[in-house]
Amino acid sequence: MTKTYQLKLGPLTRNLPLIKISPDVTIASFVLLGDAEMTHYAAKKLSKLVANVPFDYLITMESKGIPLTQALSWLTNHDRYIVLRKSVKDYMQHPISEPVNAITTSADQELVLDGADAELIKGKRIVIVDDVISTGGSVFAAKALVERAGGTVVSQLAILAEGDAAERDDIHYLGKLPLF
Ligand SMILES: Nc1ncnc2[nH]cnc12
Repeated sequence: MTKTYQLKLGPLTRNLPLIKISPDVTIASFVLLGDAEMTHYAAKKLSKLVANVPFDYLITMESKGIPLTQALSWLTNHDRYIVLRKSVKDYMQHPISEPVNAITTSADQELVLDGADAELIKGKRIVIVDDVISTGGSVFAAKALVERAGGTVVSQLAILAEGDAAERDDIHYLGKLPLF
């Protein structure tokens, strides 16, 4: 049987499978996609963390952050949010991209901001949202894209901070996740 790590977040408990992702790193795999209860709970909690932070747009990265950001955007009365993609799409106009190092992806990755979204971001206050912040590679790339587009990052939010990310004082999160 797969070993698990028990995550408790407020009233919710999840048994996360332990997955070896490299010879010396095993993660407790937290897959938010499909978990409507956790998504809704976390969005409510995160909305309280930004209650006193004026911002214009939430931004997230494909794909696990999307339902969370949809819920959080709606709860905070923001009709539109921005999704960074993992590849350039044919419909994008003047996309800009940044390389990413993510703990769960061995191949080189990038994050892409559509030029149309870059226009929206210009001069605006942006909150970055992710499900798990681990090495911080995705958030770092997202911040770089926001700044290249002329926006300002006013807060960085996640449900979980994994490993050393829990020591960071520039992110807000609801719970910690160990590495094994
Ligand atoms: N423990 C984890 N579960 C799911 N996605 C992750 N991304 C980084 N760490 C993760």
